[in-house]
Amino acid sequence: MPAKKEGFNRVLDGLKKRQLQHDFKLERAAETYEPIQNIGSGAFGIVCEAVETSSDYKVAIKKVAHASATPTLARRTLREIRVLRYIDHPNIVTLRDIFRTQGPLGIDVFLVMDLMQNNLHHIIYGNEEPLDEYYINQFLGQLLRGLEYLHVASIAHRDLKPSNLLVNQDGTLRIADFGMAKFTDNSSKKHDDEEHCYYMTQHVATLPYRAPELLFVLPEHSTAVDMWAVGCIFGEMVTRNELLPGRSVPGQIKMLLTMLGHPPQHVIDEIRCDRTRKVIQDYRSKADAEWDDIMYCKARGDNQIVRGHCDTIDFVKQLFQYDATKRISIQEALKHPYIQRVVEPMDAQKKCPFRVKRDMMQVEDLSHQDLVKLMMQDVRSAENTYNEMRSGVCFLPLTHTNQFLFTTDYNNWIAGDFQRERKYEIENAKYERAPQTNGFNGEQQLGHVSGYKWRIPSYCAA
Ligand SMILES: Nc1ncnc2c1ncn2[C@@H]1O[C@H](COP(=O)(O)OP(=O)(O)OP(=O)(O)O)[C@@H](O)[C@H]1O
Repeated sequence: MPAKKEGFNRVLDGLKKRQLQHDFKLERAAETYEPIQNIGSGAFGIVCEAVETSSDYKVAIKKVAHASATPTLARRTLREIRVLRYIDHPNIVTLRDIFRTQGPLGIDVFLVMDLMQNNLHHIIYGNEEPLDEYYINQFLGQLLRGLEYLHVASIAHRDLKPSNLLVNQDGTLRIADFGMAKFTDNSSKKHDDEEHCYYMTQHVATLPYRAPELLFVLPEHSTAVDMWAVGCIFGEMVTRNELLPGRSVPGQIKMLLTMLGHPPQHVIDEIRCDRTRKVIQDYRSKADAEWDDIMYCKARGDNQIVRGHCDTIDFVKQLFQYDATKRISIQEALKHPYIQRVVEPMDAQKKCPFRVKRDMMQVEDLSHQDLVKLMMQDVRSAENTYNEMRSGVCFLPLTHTNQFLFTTDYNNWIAGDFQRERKYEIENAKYERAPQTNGFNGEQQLGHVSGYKWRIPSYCAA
């Protein structure tokens, strides 16, 4: 490499390091985590790769800067904490820890997650060739599985897009970024207006995935908004292009009308915004979407996924229903002949814990002050959890036989949940009295223990 270029790269590396140190001043948590490099940023957070120094375990830390400064930021942060803290699902990102620091404009909140290697946006566009059909179906199946878990609990993600779908080298897909997630049975006018403003102005990046009910300002938003986004993401995986690439709200509306035709009259009648209604009524567009053409990918040649496959076209059509009540639901999608044909059958999955639903219900309708109070409480409770684990205040019975205990040196005990592979949930457990187990041996599993009391983070306690 020429010396000049080398020198320039060194300067750039130095700058990046300084930026990282500036963005991720972790204060007390610097004892636990060491930031390595910046890996992503969005409208609300910056994310770095870090290492948990005690275990060398790689994590991702998302910083929401001055999370308490505005109601939108506080609500987003609270939602993300509340959706993720009790959820344990193979297709939803795992939250490991939460902490906060005092920033110049209020508190900065840090969410520590399992590190994922990539996101679907990079996977789609990182290669000249379009994604193999096998992977498209694998990703689609996992996305639907994660959504089923959320939608059954009436939680809508509302910001699905390829960059929010994280992917590991082994092909595991996990849904991330729950700042827009909402319990959908509990819509509030006040809050909808605030959010509408946000949707219409700031969050232009998500326009291509935005369902008509958000775009046209229809009164009801339900989990159906995510199904529309599933259609957009599926189409993007197939065609290697955004299916509905609008760059402004009016542009996006016209894009829908051009590609998909006019919405039915009863949908137009429900539009709250006069200007939007007029734009739609005055716009001349073709009658019906030509799905064969929309889902066509030149690079695939004759090997088209959609062309001529009646069940695929039917699946896509059902995802792109203007009327949210007619759009295919997650349960119907999982039973659809296309999905049955291409996605391996899966066992029934366990339900999202009720407390997630309850916690999410609480988030809506709160004033800025209350949002900040709850957010502080939630962050603090997680911080306390870790302090409790260290100081030994919180005791809960360990009763399930799938939980186990092992030690590295007979002083440092670790308990975990074998079935769910979540060791950290009940990390650093200390026993109250010696357990009657099958004997133990260094780092090996001790066998089943039950009926003993272990220190478990209060937010994971059953
Ligand atoms: N656990 C993780 N592992 C690896 N990368 C991650 C992880 N979480 C987030 N990222 C990366 O960081 C980026 C920004 O994260 P995220 O989407 O949560 O931020 P945001 O500000 O809420 O974004 P948005 O603008 O979409 O609302 C993501 O697109 C993703 O690529």
